[in-house]
Amino acid sequence: MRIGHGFDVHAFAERGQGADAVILGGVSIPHDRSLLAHSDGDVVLHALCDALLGAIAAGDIGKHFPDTDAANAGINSRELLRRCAVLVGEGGFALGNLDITIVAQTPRMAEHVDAMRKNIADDLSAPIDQVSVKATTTERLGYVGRGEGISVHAVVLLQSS
Ligand SMILES: Nc1ccn([C@@H]2O[C@H](COP(=O)(O)O)[C@@H](O)[C@H]2O)c(=O)n1
Ligand SMILES: C[C@@]1(CO)OP(=O)(O)OP(=O)(O)OC[C@H]1O
Repeated sequence: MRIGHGFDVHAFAERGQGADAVILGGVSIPHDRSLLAHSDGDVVLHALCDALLGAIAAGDIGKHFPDTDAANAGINSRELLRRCAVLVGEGGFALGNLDITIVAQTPRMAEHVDAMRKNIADDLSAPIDQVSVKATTTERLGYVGRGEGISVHAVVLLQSS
């Protein structure tokens, strides 16, 4: 059995710059600001990738998918997640369960978490009841509370396949 933890933060672009949505867990959520990133900015999937890579002691997302590589520019982070899933499988492991906490003052996530869970379960070829996604604000405290960005925590448990 292996445990992994991931944490990632992305800052919001200025209003009027970039797209009018954030992409989280592979779901496009309308918002007045998008997230700044080299990829599609899916901070949920980035934290999850880091947790999966951490669980197999394979480094982190920047090691596997550098932001200096033009091939990763604007990349759909679900593709990165699927590549991490391959590495987990090659390491002899399968998902036990995972739990993600999105820390965001806005936008509201509750209506979107089941769609995120389905995307993640599909990409990991796992049952959806092994995939948990939840959200919290910081009660307007700190950089998240000021609406400067979104942070995400992810933990995974892997079992031998
Ligand atoms: N971006 C967010 C943040 C929170 N939620 C939901 O609201 C509940 C209450 O949040 P608190 O920060 O006041 O604890 C939380 O449990 C989530 O269900 C959300 O949907 N989107
Ligand atoms: C995903 C990558 C690669 O496109 O870029 P970003 O979207 O900037 O995201 P980050 O969380 O900084 O992690 C790793 C990067 O290498």
